Amino acid sequence: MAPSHISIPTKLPLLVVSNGVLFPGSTIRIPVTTVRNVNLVRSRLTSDSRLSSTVIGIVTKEPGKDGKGSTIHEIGTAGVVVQVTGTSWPRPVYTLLVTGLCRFRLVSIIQEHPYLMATIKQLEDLKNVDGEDDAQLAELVAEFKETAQKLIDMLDISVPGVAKLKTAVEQAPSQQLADAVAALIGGSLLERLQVLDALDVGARIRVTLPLLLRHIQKLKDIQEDKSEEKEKKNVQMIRLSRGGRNLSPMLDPPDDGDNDITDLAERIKSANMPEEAAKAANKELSRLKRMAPHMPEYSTTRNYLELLVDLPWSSSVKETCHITKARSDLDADHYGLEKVKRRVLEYLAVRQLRGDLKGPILCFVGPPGVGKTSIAKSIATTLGRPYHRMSLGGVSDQHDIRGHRRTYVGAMPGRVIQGLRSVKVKNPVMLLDEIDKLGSGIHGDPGAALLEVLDPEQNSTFTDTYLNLPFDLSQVLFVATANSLTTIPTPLLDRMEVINVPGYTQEEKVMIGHLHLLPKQLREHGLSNDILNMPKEVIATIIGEYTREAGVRTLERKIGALCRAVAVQVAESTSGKGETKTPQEVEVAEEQADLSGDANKVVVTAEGQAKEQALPQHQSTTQLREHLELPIVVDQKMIHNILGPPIFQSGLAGRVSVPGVAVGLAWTPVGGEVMVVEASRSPGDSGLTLTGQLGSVMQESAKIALSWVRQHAYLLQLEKDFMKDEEIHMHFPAGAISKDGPSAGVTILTVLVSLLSSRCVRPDVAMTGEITLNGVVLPVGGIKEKLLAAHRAGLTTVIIPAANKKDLTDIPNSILNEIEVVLVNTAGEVLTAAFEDGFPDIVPEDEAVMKTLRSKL
Ligand SMILES: Nc1ncnc2c1ncn2[C@@H]1O[C@H](COP(=O)(O)OP(=O)(O)OP(=O)(O)O)[C@@H](O)[C@H]1O
Repeated sequence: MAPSHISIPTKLPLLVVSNGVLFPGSTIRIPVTTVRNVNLVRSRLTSDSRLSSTVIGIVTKEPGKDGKGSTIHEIGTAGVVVQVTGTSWPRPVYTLLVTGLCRFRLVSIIQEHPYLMATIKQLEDLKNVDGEDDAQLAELVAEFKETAQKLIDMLDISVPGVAKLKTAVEQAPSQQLADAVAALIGGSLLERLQVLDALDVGARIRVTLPLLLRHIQKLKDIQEDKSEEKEKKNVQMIRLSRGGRNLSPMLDPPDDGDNDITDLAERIKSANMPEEAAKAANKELSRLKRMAPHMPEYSTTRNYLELLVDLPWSSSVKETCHITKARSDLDADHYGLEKVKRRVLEYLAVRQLRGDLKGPILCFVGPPGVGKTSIAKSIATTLGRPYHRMSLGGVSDQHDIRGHRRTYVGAMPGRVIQGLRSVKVKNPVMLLDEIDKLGSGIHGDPGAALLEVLDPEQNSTFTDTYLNLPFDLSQVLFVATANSLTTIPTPLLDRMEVINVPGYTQEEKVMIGHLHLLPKQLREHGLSNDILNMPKEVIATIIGEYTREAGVRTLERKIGALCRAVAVQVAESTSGKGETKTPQEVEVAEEQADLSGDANKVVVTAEGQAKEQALPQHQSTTQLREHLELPIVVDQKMIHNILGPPIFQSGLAGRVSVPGVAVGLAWTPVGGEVMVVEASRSPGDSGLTLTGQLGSVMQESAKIALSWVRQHAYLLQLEKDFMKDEEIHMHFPAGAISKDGPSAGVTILTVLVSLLSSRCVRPDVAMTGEITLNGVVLPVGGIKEKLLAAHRAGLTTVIIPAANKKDLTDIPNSILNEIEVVLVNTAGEVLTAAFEDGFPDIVPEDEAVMKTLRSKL
């Protein structure tokens, strides 16, 4: 019994196929590659599990009438998706198995994005259409079946497609007969569309019959061909035709899958690969040809081939390196950093003269926000090479660098190869950002993999595990950045030339803010100098009260916050005081701004926040002046209103005014820090206790300092038997952060002496230096950062080891003019400088120590 009439929805999402036709009653595989089609699969098929969502319209893209462009054929087939297979990497590629239900006519397209939707008119019923035929039709059907039988007799029935054709001819109702046969024997796109367009059953059979006859003729020709070899080839071709769909591939145009393969073959030819790679690509391509598109291996092989053809095997950009241009580019983007710029220019000049890339890899080391990344970018711009940033922070798997074996599920090439694929040239500037944050886990050491990438001797044949072919990396200019050298593996460090990028002084920050950050933020917020004026003193206040950093990143954020607030003020004044727009209004404003091509943009969102959107250009400054007093000058009050109360109070006021407290200077990967070290004494017998997550070197420094104090108790005029029934507790602030290193030696000593002698340390003094048992002060690292930190904190005297005198050449005069640097050789000299009246008895003792030491040298 025939089922009752079923209707398909009147609005259908459309899947556009470029070279195929789905006939009602037949099932085909459709590769989905275009963006709209992928969107359709994602939103209708992979995220929605309702049955109705699996009914889609399959329409064919055909060449435009005038031979230009393409149009969508107006008759399509509604189909139900019975299977979705595919992968989403490296780009989403799905394959759908779709069964045709009935024809429809497109009425109108109602949606273009994210995928096409159309209202349609159903042209056939879905019921079983085996009804009464008139006599003429019956005759036609009989003739058609007879011809089809002839074709079947000429073919090998063991081929599944032929068996399918036989079943269709014997069992399909007359209304479906032509569709079933047309689907199986193929034909050109035009011919297949003609069958689709034939709505009347008789007409459909009449259109299909010539195709059938032509097919038979072609087969006869093949069979008559006496050449044995050719015959063999033909038989083979018939057998190979996938699923029996294309029973004579010589006649049929390639379907979508084949199109894909032809396209890949073209791309392999034009990719200009080295011989070895081309060979591998062709081998993979022939494997792909033999695979059915629904096999999981099909998509992995295809992805691999896509990678091969996408890689820049031989495309490179011409380098433009003129030292004068390089100098002006670096100067234009960066204030100060003279030493760094000089070193970069030297490097570029040497490269230009030598004409090759075999040089050390530059590694910029310094605290965050000092412009390391931005210098690397400038190098790329100067050289006219594309720039690619590879963030290595947290990478702990060597496969991230070297790629996974292709046999793994979800295998990918490593980051280097992925980077080259995205920049599309083989000679980019590749920034290895945060190379000091490379981890090492159970999946091998990524540092070791990087060695291979960076070594000029090996990298011309770098073999990514996924790619499994050598790729020449010798043209890539690698530049690295790091916050600290201590965690960079030594072999890696060996291959790099380290350039220190120290923190900025207050003055430098003010100038960077004034010359670079403010103009950048104004631009980004659609403002200008005529609208917003931020004097240098204001920038200095922001630096002093809202930032504690070696770089300028927080400063940039704070300037950005002020610009945003001004943008709101401007936008409010032009759209009515205090008026905010609804999201719809914002959208309309955005659209209008888009239409008028406005570049300057400021819009207030419904929440009253300024968005970098539309400040219509016609709102010239003159017009704005009608509503506002311009320029808006940022002052202290405005800063406090917008940024809130000051976060940092300058100086260490009051903290150093009790005995047992001194200010030390520490170096951290994020710049120098001042550290107020405190100690207290209480009854007890546990000796010296240290807290603040200290490493063993620091613990030992404390013991050394205590021993020295014990030895010199008499000269220091300390009580006899001090610490007999009492214990000392010393604490280093920021207890959550672990600290280590010997440079706190002199601070610990000063704190102990201050506590035990009950004398206060001078409140304007900070210090750093390692101390030995004999009281000799040894040099330490990070002097520039430490002095900058002391200057930031408003301290005016800094005690440093005399052996660090050489480091003072790096310190800007502006700092040296404001800070008195005391160079010390011995513990006594430290104490003399740190306490108001010093310890006069200790100094002769010190001299004796120095004398003995000198005589031993
Ligand atoms: N000397 C300078 N002149 C002009 N702008 C600077 C200067 N130094 C830093 N900047 C600006 O400061 C911002 C932060 O710089 P960048 O991102 O290069 O810092 P970084 O040192 O790479 O930090 P991280 O270690 O966190 O990656 C950028 O906008 C940059 O342009």
